[in-house]
Amino acid sequence: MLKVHIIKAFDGFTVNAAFEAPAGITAIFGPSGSGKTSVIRGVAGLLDCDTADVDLSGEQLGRLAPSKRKIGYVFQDARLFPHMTVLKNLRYGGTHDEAAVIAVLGLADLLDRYPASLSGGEKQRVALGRALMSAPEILLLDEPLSALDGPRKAEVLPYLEALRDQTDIPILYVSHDMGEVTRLARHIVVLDDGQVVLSGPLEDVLADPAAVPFLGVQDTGSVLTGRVVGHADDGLTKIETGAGALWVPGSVGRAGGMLRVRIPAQDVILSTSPPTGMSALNVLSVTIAELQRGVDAGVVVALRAGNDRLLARITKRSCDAMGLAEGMQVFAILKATAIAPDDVG
Ligand SMILES: Nc1ncnc2c1ncn2[C@@H]1O[C@H](COP(=O)(O)OP(=O)(O)OP(=O)(O)O)[C@@H](O)[C@H]1O
Repeated sequence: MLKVHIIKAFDGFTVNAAFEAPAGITAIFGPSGSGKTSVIRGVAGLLDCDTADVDLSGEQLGRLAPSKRKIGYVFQDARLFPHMTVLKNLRYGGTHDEAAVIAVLGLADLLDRYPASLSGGEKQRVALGRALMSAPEILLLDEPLSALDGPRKAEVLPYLEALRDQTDIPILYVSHDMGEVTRLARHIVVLDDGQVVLSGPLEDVLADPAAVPFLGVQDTGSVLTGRVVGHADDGLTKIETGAGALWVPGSVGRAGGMLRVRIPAQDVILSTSPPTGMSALNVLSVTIAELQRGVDAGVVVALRAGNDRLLARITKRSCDAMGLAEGMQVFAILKATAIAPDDVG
């Protein structure tokens, strides 16, 4: 377990952030200027902090010089040495687990190449490999995909998933892309104005209506986990979740495997009776757990189906017209096409 408390007073802005991160990926999420980079620079020892408690399983790293902390750091841009081949770049950090790192990041065919001949996605994979070969005890990834376009991002994401599944160290992953966070992270720390406003397991934080003001309407949505039942010929994948069967676009996952699906709250429609004659493929029977009226025209409705939780965002007008109340049984309707490919993984 990694326990962090960073305090840094800049002129006019103070970061005061305390959180815990278990093994696996913890997303550090928040709007621009909320202090995400300052926090991870503090963890790395690259920011001269007022307080920098960095406790890794009882060992206090905050007092060590940056070079002694055994931390791997990957930035938005790969920062490779242009005059060195990929292999030399990788070995610059060390040679820890070289064969396994090359395999997990798919670097075998790139070893003799120079950075100038690599795509943006390939450069980031090399940067990740270099960080891993230094045998880090903590990995810090500062928006490693943000400089890549959509297709390059999609190319690197599976490597990050493989890396996540094959390492057992805490990985702090700075991002402001909720699709990316859902695909990769199991925990999330949400920063706002230099402070931690939410933290915990991703499913819990995202399903909490109290998170809406911090995540924003666009990023409000819950995560369902389900088993892949199969892939239909018409390009859809069926997933069995605790809340019921869900069709998502594309041929994703393998039959029998587990997938997580982010369901944006604003794409969920509620109905008090079972819908008929309708194009939407996904209809889940749910119970209203909580209604939270916002300051604007919206109401966030927290829904439960067994152990699964969903959020819907509807207008106050609809909420009143339908007479929605806590404890009511309703139907949550979702178009399969409302689920973006990045939201499934
Ligand atoms: N060296 C510095 N001197 C003064 N202020 C700074 C310094 N570094 C960061 N800040 C301020 O601290 C705040 C947080 O910056 P930080 O880069 O940590 O945010 P962020 O959440 O990572 O933002 P982004 O998503 O845009 O990268 C900003 O207001 C920034 O201007």
